[in-house]
Amino acid sequence: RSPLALPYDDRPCYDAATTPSAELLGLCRPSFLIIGAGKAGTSSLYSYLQRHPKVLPARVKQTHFWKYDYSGRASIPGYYRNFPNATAFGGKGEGHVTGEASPGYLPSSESAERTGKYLKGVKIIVMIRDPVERAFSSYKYNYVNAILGDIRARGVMSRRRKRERAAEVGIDGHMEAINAEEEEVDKRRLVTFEEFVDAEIEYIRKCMMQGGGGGVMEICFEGKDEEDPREQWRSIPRSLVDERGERIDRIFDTNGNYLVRSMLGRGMYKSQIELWRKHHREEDIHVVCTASLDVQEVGVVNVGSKIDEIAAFIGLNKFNFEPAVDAIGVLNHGSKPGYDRATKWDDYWKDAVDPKLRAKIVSFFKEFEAWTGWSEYAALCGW
Ligand SMILES: Nc1ncnc2c1ncn2[C@@H]1O[C@H](COP(=O)(O)OS(=O)(=O)O)[C@@H](OP(=O)(O)O)[C@H]1O
Repeated sequence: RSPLALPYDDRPCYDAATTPSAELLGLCRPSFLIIGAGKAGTSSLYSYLQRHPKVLPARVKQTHFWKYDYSGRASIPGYYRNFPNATAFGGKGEGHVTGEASPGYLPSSESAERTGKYLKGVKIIVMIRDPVERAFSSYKYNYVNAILGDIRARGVMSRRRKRERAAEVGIDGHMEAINAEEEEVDKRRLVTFEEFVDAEIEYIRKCMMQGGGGGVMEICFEGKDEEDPREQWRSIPRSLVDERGERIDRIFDTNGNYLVRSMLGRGMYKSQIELWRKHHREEDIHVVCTASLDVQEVGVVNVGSKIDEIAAFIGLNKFNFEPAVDAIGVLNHGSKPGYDRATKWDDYWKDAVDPKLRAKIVSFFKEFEAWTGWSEYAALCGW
């Protein structure tokens, strides 16, 4: 294990000799970016890396600056203020780095281009997870959980009913009881994973035939957040009729509609990674299989050495990550909202997707090999 050279010749902070402009003086650049994929364990990896003594934490895990907030050179100092400044770095001595993890970067060619220009030599970490598992995780997180959250916020139960329930079960159990009752919301209102999958397969097929520049995400989804997805979801019934003849309206809208629309698209990794290859050197891009960080699959020793390998790619010296992995567990598991919600390995479980549905998705991925890289990545990661 010999670490690669640190980015920016080990001078991430702008000093009098290196700063291109006065307003950047004393600000520091991230040395690594975890660019996605979303729902592939980016929060956990970010958190494990923080335990290395030479990694300085950013203000937030994800800024999404290069995708959403960049508006020319003048906006950049504000971005660097998310990271520790030269005083913080200087006090720590040489060889330190900071970084961030924004899963929205991976599908975005603008992010690839801008970071290639302003953060030349930054180390890019791409996590790829079995795209079926990734899509299902996204379904739970970006759709089911978001819907239940919306429903709770709107208050499916009346205040009076909540008070009655609280009186029945007592103060300790009352929040849990209320939550359980609200989750009893007629499940038929929710669009199933399979319905979304079928609709998306049809949509991507059509979309790819039209062609265009950029990766699959840009051709089919990016920048179309505002577009009415009804066309994509045409095959999904908007409402059902229940046994009493009453109409049940299905729920489609969530805060992150765009994420719900592209559950499979975001797992078509190859065309997205290609975007980054255009603007960054091959040796600055490191692809990590999510499964290689899964203690239950490969054991804590292997996970620890995998993270150390990633640390070496960033340019960091050797470190034993095993205690960190043990202690932190799995972040953001099972659609828990928040990037810092940890689940201990003992309580970690994975939902299995129905094998027939899985086979359908896999055969679609194989059909679009050039975009998905299915066989290459399946071999690499053991899917
Ligand atoms: N170490 C490790 N090994 C394997 N899998 C892991 C690990 N850490 C997190 N996870 C699973 O990754 C899912 C969360 O991914 P992210 O943190 O990238 O989500 S997010 O995009 O930032 O919202 C989430 O998946 P689901 O539980 O299937 O929803 C996590 O359980």
